[in-house]
Amino acid sequence: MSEPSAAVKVKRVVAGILVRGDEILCCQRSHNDPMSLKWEFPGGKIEPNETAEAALARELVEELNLAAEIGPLVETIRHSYTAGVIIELYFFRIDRWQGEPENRVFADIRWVPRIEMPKLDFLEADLGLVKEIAEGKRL
Ligand SMILES: Nc1nc2c([nH]c(=O)n2[C@H]2C[C@H](O)[C@@H](COP(=O)(O)OP(=O)(O)OP(=O)(O)O)O2)c(=O)[nH]1
Repeated sequence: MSEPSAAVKVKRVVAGILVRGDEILCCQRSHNDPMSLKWEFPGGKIEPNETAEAALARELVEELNLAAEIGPLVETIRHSYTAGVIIELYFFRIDRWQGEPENRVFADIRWVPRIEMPKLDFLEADLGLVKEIAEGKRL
């Protein structure tokens, strides 16, 4: 007997929206990553027994060498890129950190004015949120 629901895997992912005045930090996935060269917000998978906030704080150190204060949850989005795998994304706003973001893992990182964000080739799951940020409906 097949049990379809058991075949679906849920991957929980955190992402940080760093806000600097009118600009947002946008990061381009590296050449080696799946969905390479797409743009995203920094972050990654939540490890077992880790809170979303702790996962994001860890990822921001690993990816950007940034000690950041994790702000409020802005949005939760469920999306599937691959049959049988659902990504559950938690986006947090970040206004406070120490130092400057340092690119440790990305092809590129850029501070982008909100209105310019839709020009970047963002990951599919992020498109609605990016559009709303650009239109001034979010953040
Ligand atoms: N960090 C981040 N990930 C995002 C965003 N939007 C979005 O769909 N994702 C997806 C892309 C990936 O499928 C997943 C993040 O996982 P990841 O980058 O740590 O790992 P991965 O999938 O590249 O690698 P892996 O599972 O093969 O180990 O979430 C976003 O804005 N930021």
